[in-house]
Amino acid sequence: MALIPIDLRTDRWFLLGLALRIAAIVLLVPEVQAHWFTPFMAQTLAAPSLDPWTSFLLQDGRTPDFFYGPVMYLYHAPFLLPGMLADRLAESGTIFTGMAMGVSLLVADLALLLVLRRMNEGHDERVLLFYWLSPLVLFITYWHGDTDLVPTLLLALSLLLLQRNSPVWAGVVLGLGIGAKVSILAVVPFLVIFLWSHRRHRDTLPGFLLACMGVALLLLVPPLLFSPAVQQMLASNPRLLVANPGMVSILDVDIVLGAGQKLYIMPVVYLLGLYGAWKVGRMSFDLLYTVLGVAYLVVLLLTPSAVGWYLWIIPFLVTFQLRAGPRASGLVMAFTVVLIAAKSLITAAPAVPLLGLPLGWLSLLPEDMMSALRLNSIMVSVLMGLGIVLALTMLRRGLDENDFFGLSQRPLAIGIAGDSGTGKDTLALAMAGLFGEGAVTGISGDDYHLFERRGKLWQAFTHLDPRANDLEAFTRDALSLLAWRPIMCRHYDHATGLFTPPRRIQASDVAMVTGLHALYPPALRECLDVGLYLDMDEGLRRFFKIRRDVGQRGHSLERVLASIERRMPDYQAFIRPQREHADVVFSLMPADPVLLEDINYTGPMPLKLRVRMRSAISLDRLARLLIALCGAQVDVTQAGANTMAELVIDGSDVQPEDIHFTALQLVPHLEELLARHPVWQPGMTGIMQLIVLLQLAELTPKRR
Ligand SMILES: Nc1ncnc2c1ncn2[C@@H]1O[C@H](COP(=O)(O)OP(=O)(O)OP(=O)(O)O)[C@@H](O)[C@H]1O
Ligand SMILES: O=C(CO)[C@H](O)[C@H](O)COP(=O)(O)O
Repeated sequence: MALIPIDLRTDRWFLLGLALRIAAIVLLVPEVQAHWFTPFMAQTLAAPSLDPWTSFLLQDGRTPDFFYGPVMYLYHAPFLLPGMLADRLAESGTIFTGMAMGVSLLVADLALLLVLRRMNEGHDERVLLFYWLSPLVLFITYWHGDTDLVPTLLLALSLLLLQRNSPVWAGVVLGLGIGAKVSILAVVPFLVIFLWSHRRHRDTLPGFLLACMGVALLLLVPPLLFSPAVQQMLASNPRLLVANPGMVSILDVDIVLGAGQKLYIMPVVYLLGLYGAWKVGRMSFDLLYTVLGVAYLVVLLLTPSAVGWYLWIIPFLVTFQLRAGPRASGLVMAFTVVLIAAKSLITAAPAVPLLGLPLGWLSLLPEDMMSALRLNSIMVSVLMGLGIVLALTMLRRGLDENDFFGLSQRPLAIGIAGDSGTGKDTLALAMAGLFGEGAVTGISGDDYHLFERRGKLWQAFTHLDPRANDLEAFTRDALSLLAWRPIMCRHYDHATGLFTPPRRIQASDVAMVTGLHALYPPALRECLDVGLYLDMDEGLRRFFKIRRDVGQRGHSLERVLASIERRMPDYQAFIRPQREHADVVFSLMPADPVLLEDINYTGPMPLKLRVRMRSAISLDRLARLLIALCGAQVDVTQAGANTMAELVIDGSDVQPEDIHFTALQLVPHLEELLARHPVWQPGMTGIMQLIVLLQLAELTPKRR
């Protein structure tokens, strides 16, 4: 019980599922285990060897039919050994060994439940209903006796690790999964496509793939090269690599082409599935799960009678039901009922030794051969129909909800306008820290000034005058980046006051357009997903600007002060009016204005933030969470007929991890936006990061 979380130990649904499992383990002896699994394991464990397959062949004289990898053997062995010992002591045949096998599966079952809870956080109760009480899991594992829970667990754990930014461990675990059952290999090309098409994950691909294939080869090559029995097993029936107990193979479905040639359907369908995944391009984890679920479902529908394989789709069916609502659950339930009925017709019922019932005691097929065939065909047809509907529903939903921000069509565009020294670059850098450096391309209005510092025309214009900037090129370049086209752009070097030679800049997931005039050209602001205007308290702006321009850019105090005064009319004429075009206006204010009086003050500057928002759907929730989770003080003013909604936020000691946690509660589909290791800023900058993400989530889907 120590492994089971406290909330589960008292949950009635969990206890019900556990009771059903324990009863099944005690009462039932499934055919798959009694005939294939347990005898092989028990016989080879009794005389341990590095090559149990050959040891079985030598002892029994039969080619072994344990066509799983060594991981499956090593996983079950520690459970079976005490069972075998108990049987020997009690002289009870294989009763306890069989039960030990059940316990071994129960542990994998519990582990899979915990993994699914982690994969679907916030849905604990429904994960219990959809997984732990799933009749399909109970039927396949405890009635039919299949052991596919072990590779399914490793597959789900690998996906969870991938989701949690541990690609190398995800690879190792998937390698173990392949080492348990080779057919898990089928997901690898899908995962490669997923990681490659998602720029955010692309750099994890080599680590993941190397780890996965390294572990898989390490586990599978020795038996293939050095085990005579494995070689004999495969030589007599190479299809075993893709078969399961009962010798069902994915090559069983074919079309006869004539002249002795056959077209195997499954490889064709599989390649089409890979092509489809490639065409979808950037996938969210949600869509990845849908694609994997549908791919496996199609394999199952086109393969007769592989009962255990249906376990592979369970994790994906659980996520589907969690996301898609009651109708989806109804569809999954109908599919489950028909599947169990169809498989019960053609597979032997488990023995119930305590009641004296032998294997196959329950036969649902009519005695008459023709009627039996007809009934079976009807069930298979209904199952196929329901399966197709289920696959199509999963795909439609997955594709509809994929790529919430439309990133596969166009990069996200964030515009940041505001006067000099209001914090445009600071905010742009903070946002790049969230998206990840490689995911962001920034263009800065400063690079589009028409003249270098010593240019004579600066006597006629200030930098704030649109005529002193090439706003056409600024707009053109922004639009190019939004069409995924690279640009050639020079850079204005603030240290020298000179332009650098033009450099090639590649488009990326997020285009960050910052500058004095980022919301000035209509064509530019119309293509933005979110437009921000920074409107700092004037005393604070002067303080920051003087500190930066004198301290970092090497200007004299007199020059900076003179420039601030000279620019005022142009600020009023060209910069401030852009506020009207912004979705969000941020105004940083000093929390302690006295600090501004000392121009030489270099210590921390506690800040307050006023935020005005055009779209304020989550205004109250945002305020509540900032108070509750970040410990900030927040005043809210709802939007009026002609005024924007407003928040005033105070709290300089707001911590980055609290803001991150708040973002997880507030911003839908956050994982599609953030870097694998996003950097949140403390204090008001962190709150600005959060609000920009929230606005993106509210505005982007509407604007696309
Ligand atoms: N959110 C913030 N928190 C703390 N300090 C800030 C913040 N924003 C700006 N500052 C201060 O103001 C200074 C100016 O900021 P920044 O360089 O980002 O402004 P800018 O709008 O990009 O200016 P310019 O248009 O002149 O390049 C920074 O050096 C920093 O000291
Ligand atoms: O205001 C600016 C940006 O917002 C200008 O880019 C800046 O002032 C350039 O001039 P200089 O290098 O002479 O300071």
